[in-house]
Amino acid sequence: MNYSALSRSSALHLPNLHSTNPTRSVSLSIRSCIVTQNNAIEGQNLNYSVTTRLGQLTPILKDCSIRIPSGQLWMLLGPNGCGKSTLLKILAGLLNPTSGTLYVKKPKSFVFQNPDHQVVMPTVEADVAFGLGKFDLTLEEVRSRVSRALDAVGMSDYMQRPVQTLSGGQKQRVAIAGALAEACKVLLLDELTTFLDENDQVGVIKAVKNSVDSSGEVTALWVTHRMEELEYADGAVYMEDGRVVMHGNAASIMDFVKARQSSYLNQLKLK
Ligand SMILES: Nc1ncnc2c1ncn2[C@@H]1O[C@H](COP(=O)(O)OP(=O)(O)OP(=O)(O)O)[C@@H](O)[C@H]1O
Repeated sequence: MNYSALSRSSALHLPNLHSTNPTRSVSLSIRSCIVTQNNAIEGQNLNYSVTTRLGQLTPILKDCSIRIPSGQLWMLLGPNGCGKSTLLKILAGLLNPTSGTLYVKKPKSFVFQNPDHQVVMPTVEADVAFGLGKFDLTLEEVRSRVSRALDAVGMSDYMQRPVQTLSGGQKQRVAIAGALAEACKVLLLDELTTFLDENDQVGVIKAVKNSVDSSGEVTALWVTHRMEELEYADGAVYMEDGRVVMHGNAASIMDFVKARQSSYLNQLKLK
């Protein structure tokens, strides 16, 4: 099952102007942005701040701009605490930016890090079909959507398996299949491989890549710490200290991060 359950029309998304986040004290200044049609995600100058218990306004995201072309798999990388998850939650509509402009194609789905939070129904088939209840579909249509979605993530042979017998990565793939069955256009994936062993990691990333490539309509943004996952990406965004530092093809981001790491190591040697 996918938990995103975000709204489903494919229109311009404007964040809710009436924030429910009690930590925010800054008035919102959100305007619609001019959307380039071939981008599934387009955010400009996104800022997000929180107010600490001592009443101090703390910026978490600083003027982040991001553009993800439709039908591609992009990765969002950066050191711990740089703001990746916060940016992803803003794109998902789970948090409202303090200011900036944002468009994300819909339907969009957010898949969480912990595989045990992803699946709730007794069998794989029931779990993938779970979200389809809100559509007016015949049984045949439900079966066909479930079967295509499980095929895309390489889980067709597991249709009748009890979910508690699946590995963490298999549960993640079932969650992604749930999103695909609902005709999700944007997958927002938050460090899915953190709790997985190497085999499971590769299974999940390949499933996402295949879902993106085989449909031509699905776009995925994958938050990760793992540089080796960049080889599957069409492009990547690198963040540091709440800012988007670099935005481009996977190879150039890889070179940039390696250069950053070696300069950091050299600094340590000099100390
Ligand atoms: N509600 C909040 N109140 C205070 N600080 C917050 C809040 N939300 C996020 N932060 C801080 O903002 C920074 C960015 O957090 P975020 O989880 O987005 O980073 P991240 O890059 O995803 O980190 P990681 O890779 O470790 O998961 C961190 O320093 C975090 O402690």
